[in-house]
Amino acid sequence: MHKKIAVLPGDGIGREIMDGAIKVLDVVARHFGHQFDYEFALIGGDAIDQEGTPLPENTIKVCKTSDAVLLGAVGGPKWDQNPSHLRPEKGLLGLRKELGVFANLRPVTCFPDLAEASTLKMEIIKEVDLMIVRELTGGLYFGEPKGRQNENGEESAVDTLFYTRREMERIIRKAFELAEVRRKKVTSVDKANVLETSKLWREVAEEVSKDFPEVKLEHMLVDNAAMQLIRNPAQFDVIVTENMFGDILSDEASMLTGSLGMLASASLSDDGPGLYEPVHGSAPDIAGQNKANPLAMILSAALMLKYSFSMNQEACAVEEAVQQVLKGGYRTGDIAQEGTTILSTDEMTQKVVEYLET
Ligand SMILES: NC(=O)C1=CN([C@@H]2O[C@H](COP(=O)(O)OP(=O)(O)OC[C@H]3O[C@@H](n4cnc5c(N)ncnc54)[C@H](O)[C@@H]3O)[C@@H](O)[C@H]2O)C=CC1
Ligand SMILES: CC(C)CC(=O)C(=O)O
Ligand SMILES: [Mg+2]
Repeated sequence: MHKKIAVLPGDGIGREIMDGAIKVLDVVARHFGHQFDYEFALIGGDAIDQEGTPLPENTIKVCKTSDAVLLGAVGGPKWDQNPSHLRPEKGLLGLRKELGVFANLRPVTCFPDLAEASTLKMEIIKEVDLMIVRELTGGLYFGEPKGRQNENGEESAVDTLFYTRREMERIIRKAFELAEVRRKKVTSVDKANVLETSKLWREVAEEVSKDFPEVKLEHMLVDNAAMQLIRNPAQFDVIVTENMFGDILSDEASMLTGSLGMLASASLSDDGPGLYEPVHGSAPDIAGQNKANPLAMILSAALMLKYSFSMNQEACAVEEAVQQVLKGGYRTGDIAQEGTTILSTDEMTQKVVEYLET
């Protein structure tokens, strides 16, 4: 197959880990007889510096004319004091909206060889296999009004949590479709004891569930969900939730796998190209040091193979190579354990490539 992939490395460790994903995809292409053409484009702080905007028109065009989009990460202290329209994160939110990728899938699976690096006991995490389905193009990050005011010397700020029934329905339906071919359980996470949006969310979840009689639906308040993820993560199959709750819960859930540097994601629309990015950010504290864990980015590329190109065998080969590297005792600093070999970002990529080639 011949595929065009838009590549947006972004800022900080985004550039370092993207290099790893491309090297791995090149091996996949060679081995399985595909051709992947990459078109690079600017986003985030890099785009602000070069083009004066976090999401240049050309980047949108490159993404929309590609079969899939790979993104590293955006942001960093250099741009933290910028006005909100010139923040790198604005570019990422804008791209998600432009592509209509409302469904953000964040699989959380236990890597047995990393169990010790997890914050929890092996008995608790070995059964972990859950999927966080996060609404990605609505909610608090997008709602209007949004902004700062100063009326008669009284400063204030506002963000708006707004969802239409249609936006809720399509993401909840996606969660049920996924659960149907998994362990048939959806946990809808909200704050229905306080928020109007959550009350409507619950109603919609109940309605959608009628179309999936084999899937069990449970509702859970988000504060309890944050606790249950640590207490007993194996109880979850598919978690569906709104944008900000999903953002926070997925960073928490990453520690079940051992590190934020292990968690991949796929963002899907109804038709256009999917967007694939690690769950983590640009990690300014380790950027430029060749220390970042490239596995979340590499596993995001595997999700691209699976969801956008239907290359299941190829995706499995990448996931298997990652498993083998971990089994071989190779680690980046974030997942280091006693007796393991600590590798740089580039060396870790090279190990995955070696296992893929054997
Ligand atoms: N999707 C994106 O582009 C995202 C961007 N951000 C942006 O990134 C910048 C930094 O945000 P933070 O809150 O520090 O979150 P972060 O996710 O960048 O880093 C949090 C912690 O995890 C570590 N970490 C993250 N990825 C890692 C990896 N692959 N290997 C090893 N360690 C890793 C970092 O070193 C840091 O200690 C901010 O500007 C933020 O807005 C944050 C989250 C997502
Ligand atoms: C710009 C942020 C919303 C990015 C983020 O933290 C995420 O998508 O996980
Ligand atoms: Mg996040």
